[in-house]
Amino acid sequence: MDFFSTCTSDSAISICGCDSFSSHLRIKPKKRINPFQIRQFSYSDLLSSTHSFSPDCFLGKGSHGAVYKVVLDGGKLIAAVKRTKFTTPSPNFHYNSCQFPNSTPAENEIEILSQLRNPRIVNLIGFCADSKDEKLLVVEFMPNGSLYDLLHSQSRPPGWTRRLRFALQVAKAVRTLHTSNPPVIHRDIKSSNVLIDGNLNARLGDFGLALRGHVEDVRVRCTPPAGTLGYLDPWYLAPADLSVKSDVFSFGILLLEIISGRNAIDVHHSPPSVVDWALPLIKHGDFDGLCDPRIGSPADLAVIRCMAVLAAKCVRSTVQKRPDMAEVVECLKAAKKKLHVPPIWNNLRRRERHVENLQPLISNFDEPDGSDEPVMVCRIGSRRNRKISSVSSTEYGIKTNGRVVRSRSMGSVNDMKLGQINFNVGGSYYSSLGGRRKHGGVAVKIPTMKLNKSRSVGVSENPKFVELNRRTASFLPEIEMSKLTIDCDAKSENQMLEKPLFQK
Ligand SMILES: Nc1ncnc2c1ncn2[C@@H]1O[C@H](COP(=O)(O)OP(=O)(O)OP(=O)(O)O)[C@@H](O)[C@H]1O
Repeated sequence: MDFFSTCTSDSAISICGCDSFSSHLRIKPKKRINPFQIRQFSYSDLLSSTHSFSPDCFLGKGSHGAVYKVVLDGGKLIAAVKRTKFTTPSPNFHYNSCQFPNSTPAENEIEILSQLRNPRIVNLIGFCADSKDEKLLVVEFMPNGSLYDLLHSQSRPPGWTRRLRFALQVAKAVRTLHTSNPPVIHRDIKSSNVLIDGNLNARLGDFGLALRGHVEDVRVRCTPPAGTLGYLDPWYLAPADLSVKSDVFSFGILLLEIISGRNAIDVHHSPPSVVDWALPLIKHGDFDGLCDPRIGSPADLAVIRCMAVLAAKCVRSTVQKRPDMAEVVECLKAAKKKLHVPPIWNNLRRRERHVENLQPLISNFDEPDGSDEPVMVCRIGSRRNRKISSVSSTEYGIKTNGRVVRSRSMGSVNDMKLGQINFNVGGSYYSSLGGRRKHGGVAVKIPTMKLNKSRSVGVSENPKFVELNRRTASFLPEIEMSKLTIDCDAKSENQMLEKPLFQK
């Protein structure tokens, strides 16, 4: 079904606004519920307003097409046009992210966004249906680039206040999607899909892979897995595996990226996967070593502990044990409060840490979700002892002509070369380096990918990839995340910080 042929701007309006409904029933609505209109633009208008899609208006390029800045309505409306060309899929790979076989990401995005309006997302303004060889989406213009650009730019990395604010804003956006009826699962949460608006607020964009519906709905159950490697939940192997918790996994990866400034997958580091690298640090309580070395840790390390443990919970292998986005939001709010603790308290905590650095302390704390198995936690690491695995700033991205180029962390399935790939069989994720690994005495041999820009991909349409994912998943053991805790409330925080001191 072609969205453009079946859904005109009028029908889109009728879905979104309450006007037509209320006038039909002759009932005066008590309150207008954010009426908004999806506009239909003519191709000639968009062409002239972008000077024939000139390089001056070019904003960026994604896996589905290019994005241009456009000035419309005589200068009153500044927007971004996403231009998606019709392409013939390769015989090995069918990009089939959407509910219907003929539906493209652009059509899918219109279908989803025409029923959503939220200040935390990049909202749809309209579309253009009169171009034969491409589809054009007009969305809100985000003048401050993407979160990816901000995090990985070498000039001025954002500080902790902004990082935490961005994380909370994205979490709120995802919570809104998950709590809408029917729920929307974004399926492509990553830093390059988080855009920064004119007020320096983070907005979630790119709904090309999103799915709207309950997990038991036919359309959801028939849609093959898709996403971006590095952020994609490795337990999402078949359509039936999809749940809102897949988004929670991707959010966990994003959170680790926000804390550490490291790419989701960076082949210049060992281990390349941010999860592989971060989880041991979190387990050993080395929250200092986790922080982006360009900005160091915040005055109160409890903020990082809160964020890091939350991220670890989000990437848990037991899908049901991952928090939902409402819990994530609450935890990040608690972390934000800690960031704004009056300086006197921060000073006290700093002194407390100083004592700890002299004599590293081990503390026990309880797992909040039932397991009361005592955990040995090496508490707060010294900054001087920061792990070598901390990423040096020169390795975040390649700077060319003043523009930060996204690090080429991994390949799309289009670039997949069958050879060897190494999925991490010991954790809740996989990495994309070739080779063999042993797990339980069994060598796992999996194909290699040619590494390329981090791009959204349809995954399980490739039969080889489906098979590969299945075989790998059968080796994936339950990650030992039960020893981690989200300690956001002041009580447990005090227990973590103070109990060992008093025990001495
Ligand atoms: N609404 C917007 N306002 C301003 N710039 C935008 C907007 N949307 C996208 N861009 C820019 O265009 C680039 C490409 O965006 P697009 O969503 O097509 O791809 P992507 O998210 O980078 O990659 P992928 O398609 O693999 O998800 C973004 O990185 C961003 O810099």
